[in-house]
Amino acid sequence: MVISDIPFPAGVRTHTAQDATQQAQALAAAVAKALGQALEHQDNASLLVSGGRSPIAFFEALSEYPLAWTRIQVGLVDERWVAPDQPGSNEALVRTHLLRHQATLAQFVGLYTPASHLEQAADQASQNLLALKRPVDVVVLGMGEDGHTASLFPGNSALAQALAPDGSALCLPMQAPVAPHPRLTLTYPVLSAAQHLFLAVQGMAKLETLNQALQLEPCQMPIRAFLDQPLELYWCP
Ligand SMILES: O=C1O[C@H](COP(=O)(O)O)[C@@H](O)[C@H](O)[C@H]1O
Repeated sequence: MVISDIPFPAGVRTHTAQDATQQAQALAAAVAKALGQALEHQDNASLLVSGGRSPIAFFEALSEYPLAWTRIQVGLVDERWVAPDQPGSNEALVRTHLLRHQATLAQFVGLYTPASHLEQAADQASQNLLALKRPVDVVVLGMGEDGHTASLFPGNSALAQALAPDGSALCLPMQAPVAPHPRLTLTYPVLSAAQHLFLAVQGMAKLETLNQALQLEPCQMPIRAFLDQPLELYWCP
């Protein structure tokens, strides 16, 4: 399969890189441009990024751009409900690899709070998110091979609420099917309202996932919900 064989809807623009390093650089350039343009006509701009393993090179490339970082809010599309000093924390990933160099000056709006249960943590995260400029200027999604994006996992009982286009919740609790940690995820209405929506994926298996998602419903592969709107898709083998 090659990316040009996939019948993406017209709003999906594909950008193919040779490898992960080039992909990270191209994505960082595009995100920096979008943030810079937003700051030309706004006091502040907001950026939400994904966790996982793949975004590290992108974070490090973006952190070197000479943006007006004091006017940029950085947050997460999802989080494992673990303290930032624990393995698996997306907040720790962002603090280590993105909030450095000039980007140290950005305001971080995180999702983790030490609540007594996950639902309470999601409510508290929703409160924290009220500080975020919305609609969010730039959202960078990732995707798992099962078609999950953010922590919108297929088969989860809270998924329908999180994907509802008219839902009012900003952040909801979610359970990952296999991973040990409970999750917090931003909802479809918050993520899809972004002024600039990017999706970064790597590898043939994830290309197959995207192809498959086009034939399925969002509740089966949540990434499907984001493929009918303007989306910049960055892919590398
Ligand atoms: O669990 C997660 O996985 C996805 C994909 O991560 P990747 O390292 O395979 O790209 C990520 O987008 C999501 O934010 C994260 O929590």
